Amino acid sequence: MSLAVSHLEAGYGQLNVLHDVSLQVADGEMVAVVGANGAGKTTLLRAISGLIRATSGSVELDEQPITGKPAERMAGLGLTHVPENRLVFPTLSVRDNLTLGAWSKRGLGSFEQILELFPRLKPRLAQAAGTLSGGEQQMLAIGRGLMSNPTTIILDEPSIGLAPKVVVEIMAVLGKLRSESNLAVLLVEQNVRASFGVADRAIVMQRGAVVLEGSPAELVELPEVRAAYLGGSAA
Ligand SMILES: Nc1ncnc2c1ncn2[C@@H]1O[C@H](COP(=O)(O)OP(=O)(O)OP(=O)(O)O)[C@@H](O)[C@H]1O
Repeated sequence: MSLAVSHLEAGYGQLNVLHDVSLQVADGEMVAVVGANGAGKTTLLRAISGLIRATSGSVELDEQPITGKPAERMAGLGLTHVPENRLVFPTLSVRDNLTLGAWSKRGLGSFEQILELFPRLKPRLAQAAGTLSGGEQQMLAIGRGLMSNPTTIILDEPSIGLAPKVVVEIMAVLGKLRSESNLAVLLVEQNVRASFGVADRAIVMQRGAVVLEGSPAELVELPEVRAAYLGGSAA
């Protein structure tokens, strides 16, 4: 089991956001997490990657406890967190952004692999990252995270604000990483059609807790999932 979250509780100051959250992601598996605004999806990813402290419960990565370890150690342990806001260094070139992703001791210079996954970045290696399109910046943010050669990647809404065609492209790459590179992928994604189309399993969060879990095909049949995420229509 690449990622195992057990009975996790976390929040901000006196505010407890996550309530007894447990989930697992196996090697070569993609799990999608959906939920209304404020359900605690971002908080879950932050607690997994050590950006905020868990107040209770545990996180294991490749059978090793990582709870309470600082965020800056996670890449070295095999966990990559691609946060919501596409944090690229805007004035640095695409090449330098990618190189920076390989700083950890796990970084094995998988430059060629990244360019193969995201061929759009190839002709833009010398371009300043801040001048890339939104989709290209998201590809770069993911590519940079992959440079540390992770076993597990957690992503926060990579599709936000992107054209449908680019979303499809990014989802396809995540699916490929899961199947061909055996990565564990935990994908927080409001775009249910896109994420359910590629995920192996899905989790619905509500008010900081996991309320539903199943295959995407099972979940889209549930009236509450349809009503909340699919505009009441079939997927
Ligand atoms: N830095 C913070 N300080 C205090 N409260 C916060 C902070 N970040 C988030 N929260 C609160 O934690 C709760 C969960 O927020 P979170 O961002 O995890 O939800 P989310 O499911 O990711 O929502 P969205 O889909 O809107 O991004 C919300 O009530 C939010 O107001």
